[in-house]
Amino acid sequence: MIVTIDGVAASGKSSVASGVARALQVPYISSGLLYRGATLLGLQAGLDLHDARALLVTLQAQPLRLEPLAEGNRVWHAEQDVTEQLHSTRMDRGVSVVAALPEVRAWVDAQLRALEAPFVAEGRDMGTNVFPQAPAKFYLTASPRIRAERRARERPEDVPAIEAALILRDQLDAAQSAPATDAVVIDTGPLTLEGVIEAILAHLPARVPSA
Ligand SMILES: Nc1ncnc2c1ncn2[C@@H]1O[C@H](COP(=O)(O)OP(=O)(O)O)[C@@H](O)[C@H]1O
Ligand SMILES: Nc1ccn([C@@H]2O[C@H](COP(=O)(O)OP(=O)(O)O)[C@@H](O)[C@H]2O)c(=O)n1
Repeated sequence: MIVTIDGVAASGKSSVASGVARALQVPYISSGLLYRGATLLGLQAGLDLHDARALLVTLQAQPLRLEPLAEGNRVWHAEQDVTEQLHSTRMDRGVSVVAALPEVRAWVDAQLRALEAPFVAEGRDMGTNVFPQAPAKFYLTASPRIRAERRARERPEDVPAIEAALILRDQLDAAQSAPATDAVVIDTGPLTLEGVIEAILAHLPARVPSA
């Protein structure tokens, strides 16, 4: 079984997916980390992030590997764990450029579809494009201000600056960020993190089928 949790930046996808996966005792997959990893490789190689061919050559030369651990996904580039380098405002600025490239999306989708179910997959288009057959789909929303206040706890920038950056990224990501028509949409604004996790678990069977 695959559970998909999509949503806009800082809506709570990773934290909620982690909690749901822990309750179901299955791994969770943060698809955004593969886009972030591709962006890091492009930046480190000094590439123009719009240059899909050069990015693919770099990705294929030394593939990125996503390691879905219960306590959080790790991203490896060859033998180096690059996860800690993937969450920054600079990375946020570049990743939407990379994620707009169809060739990079196809590369990420192939990595994701090679994973063995059951798992929880979070991102923007898990329930629409990558795993449309998933039997349980959720889409998280919250106002830009609420999302900025949450993210401000993790970043040095102030709330207004983070809010503006989130609104811009929402626009840049719009093409791949629509909820699936069969997704349960949850406004996480009024809910605690635990409340969102419980709301999702209430829609799921107590035990997840292995296939
Ligand atoms: N419903 C919620 N209420 C309060 N804080 C939340 C909620 N959901 C997530 N958070 C917090 O908001 C921040 C962003 O959540 P995260 O899971 O990283 O979002 P995303 O993966 O969508 O970017 C984290 O610090 C997380 O703990
Ligand atoms: N399935 C996905 C996941 C991420 N992305 C892109 O990757 C970026 C980073 O995704 P993320 O989930 O790590 O970002 P946050 O929502 O956690 O801020 C997003 O802003 C999108 O540009 C995507 O296009 N499709």
